Amino acid sequence: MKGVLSLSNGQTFTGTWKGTVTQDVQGEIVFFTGMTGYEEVLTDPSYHGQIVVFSYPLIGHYGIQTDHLESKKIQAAGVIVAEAYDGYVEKGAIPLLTYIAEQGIPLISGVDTRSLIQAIREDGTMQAVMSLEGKPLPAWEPISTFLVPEVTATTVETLGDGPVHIGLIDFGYKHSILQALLDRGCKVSVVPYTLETEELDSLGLDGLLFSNGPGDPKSLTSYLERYKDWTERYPSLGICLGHQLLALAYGATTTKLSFGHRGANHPVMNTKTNKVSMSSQNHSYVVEKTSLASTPLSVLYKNVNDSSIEGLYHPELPIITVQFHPEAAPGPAEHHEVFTTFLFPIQQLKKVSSHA
Ligand SMILES: NC(=O)CC[C@H](N)C(=O)O
Repeated sequence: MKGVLSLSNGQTFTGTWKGTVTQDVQGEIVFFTGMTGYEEVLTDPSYHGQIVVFSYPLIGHYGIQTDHLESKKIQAAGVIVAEAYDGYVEKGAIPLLTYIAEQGIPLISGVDTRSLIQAIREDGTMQAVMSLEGKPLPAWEPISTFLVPEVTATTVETLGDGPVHIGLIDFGYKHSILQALLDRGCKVSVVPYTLETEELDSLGLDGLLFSNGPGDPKSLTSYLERYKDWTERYPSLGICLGHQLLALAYGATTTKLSFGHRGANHPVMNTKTNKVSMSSQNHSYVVEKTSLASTPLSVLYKNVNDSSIEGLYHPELPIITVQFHPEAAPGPAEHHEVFTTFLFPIQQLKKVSSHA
């Protein structure tokens, strides 16, 4: 079966339709530039509802290992690749095409992903529809940017039994962020983002990690006052959407990049040490530099390619935030310092040694 990808700028791309579903899929189209990491990308809740294009030409060559997944299912709405590998994968791995078929997610392979990505770079992230060839194009529906309710936990769940108890505020957290805390000897309570302050305070937490998540940070404006109050009383780390939310809570503004940063080799500079390191990224929105003047926050990391803000700190309170992904899944593990910086004051206070 032939599949067609139609962009809202009028361009179309054809390929072979794979998967068991035949109905159209509509979503925002984004591209990921890492050479590996498709298992993590497809299951990362921050990609919820998006059509993901992989720039690396062959996808699926090591199958899907269930211990590489960032959530329980594929979160992307659809997948576009130049070539989907359909051969042998090692024992225990699920072939990519079996996995997408099982989950009811369509994939179009054989697409000229180089010109597709050029189109996205020129016209920016836009809406797209994946459909079977010959089907009339559905009407363009406005895409919701308030997606967190579709991926968050609804009850508090506690894991691990370490001496430091962290609340993972769940906007659609990646499993590897939870794992990074467990690996450092933390007990972790995954907390719905809607939790009332009294309930949060009753958990006996030592610190908070505001997670990654899908959609526009401004869709959560009604919670910002609550989150600011929490960060004034608990040492806090914000990752990606969590970073954007804490910046907004302290009075900064956010804006949307033309086509976002999604890949595993985005260089960022620590403004305190001038050290440049490679980071894993997946975001469309950024904190506006000029808006920081009216906040108490200072820049901790900046992007070496486009100078956008990659991290913030509060000079008086133990609050740090990063736009990139220190859990690095997928990506280079060069930012463990972020977890160390967050946990160190808490561990000192509790007189426990660092496991990092
Ligand atoms: N990975 C994330 O948390 C993404 C944050 C936000 N949805 C963005 O696209 O900018």
